[in-house]
Amino acid sequence: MNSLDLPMAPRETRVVVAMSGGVDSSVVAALLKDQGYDVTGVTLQLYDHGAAVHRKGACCAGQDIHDARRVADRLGIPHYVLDYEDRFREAVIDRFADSYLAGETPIPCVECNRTVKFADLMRTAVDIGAHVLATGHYVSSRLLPDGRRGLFRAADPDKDQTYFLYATTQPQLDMLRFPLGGMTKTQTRDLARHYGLAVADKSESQDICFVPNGGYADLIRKLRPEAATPGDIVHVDGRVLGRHDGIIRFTVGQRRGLGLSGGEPLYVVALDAPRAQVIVGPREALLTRRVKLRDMSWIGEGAWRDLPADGLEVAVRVRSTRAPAPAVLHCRDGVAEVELAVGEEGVAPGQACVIYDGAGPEARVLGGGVINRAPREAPAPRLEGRQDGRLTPANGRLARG
Ligand SMILES: Nc1ncnc2c1ncn2[C@@H]1O[C@H](COP(=O)(O)OP(=O)(O)OP(=O)(O)O)[C@@H](O)[C@H]1O
Repeated sequence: MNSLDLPMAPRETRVVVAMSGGVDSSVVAALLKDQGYDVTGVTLQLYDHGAAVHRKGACCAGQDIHDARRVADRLGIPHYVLDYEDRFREAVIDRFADSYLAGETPIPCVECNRTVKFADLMRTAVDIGAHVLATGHYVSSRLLPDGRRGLFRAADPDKDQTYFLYATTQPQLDMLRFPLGGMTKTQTRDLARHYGLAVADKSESQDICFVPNGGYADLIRKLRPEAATPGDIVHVDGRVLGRHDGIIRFTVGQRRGLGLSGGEPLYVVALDAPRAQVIVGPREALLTRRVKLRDMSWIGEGAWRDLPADGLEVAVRVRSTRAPAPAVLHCRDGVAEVELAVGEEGVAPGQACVIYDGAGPEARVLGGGVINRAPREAPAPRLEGRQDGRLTPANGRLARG
């Protein structure tokens, strides 16, 4: 077996490296080339790079393509740039806008990994005869006793990106490799210097790549003018407390900027898109114990629909910034539902609930789904007909991965 768990010599193993122009994927290309693999770099142009050049933190844009090309030149490997702008707009940006408009908090990086990177790019890799598609994600994949590959948290818990990769399918996992899963970022940068890569000190991308400086509300208003529909700010007890100029400006857990004066401290606890209402309430109203999931992915043993009647003990993350927490996963009437051992605040529809086999540092990903509905524990809403309990993240920041 070679270091990529394949039964042939490295030079006979064709590897496509997904090169973003950042330090991580550049090091992957350098490492694999150094180990003797037949490496080809592919960079996807994902959106209008003219608009994004010079924007700090933007990936997949003009400067990054240039950086990827320079790294490939330095390593002496073939490098292709593929125009995936239309595909990215339709599969990632449009879905992001629609989901936001529906009062959800989507994670475009999950969609991008699932569709563009691991479906489309993988097809391209197969077309050019690759055995492996390697990326710079900080996750680990290892062979399981039954011969399948499993997806595990990265050795560096601060860098771990499993939250964004839970929707990877088993066939994709079988072809993917993540050579940085066992490394820290410092080690990666050291390797970049060792290989003389110009990107060794390139800064980390922080924002979602197509959302300049976190200004997602402006982007969504541009894409969907109806996003500026004004509406009421309503207390969970039914009182109308004020007006707002569009629900996309609000996130669950938000306390500031509500424009409400005096009285008890109030938080945004839900967004009711059909009624254009921002629902506010006391902090206790943010608490959630049960989470229903849709669009389930499963790479654990068996099928999630065949879970035992009393459920499966797992650990879950309902936000990228939280550590896995104990929970029980049930399948009830064909719907996956997670019961958290300890209630969490600000569970947001549209975010992912990622399911692990334990809460340990190198836990294995079993699957996950999109958070569909988060009934709030207390106090019971007295708002007529509002049952959906839509929640968005407390910190108002969008996760990227
Ligand atoms: N535009 C792209 N073209 C090809 N591959 C990409 C592109 N964007 C991201 N990737 C792949 O997905 C991985 C994770 O992407 P992410 O956006 O999280 O980048 P990152 O963690 O900043 O890594 P890097 O330092 O390589 O940019 C990258 O390491 C790379 O392998």
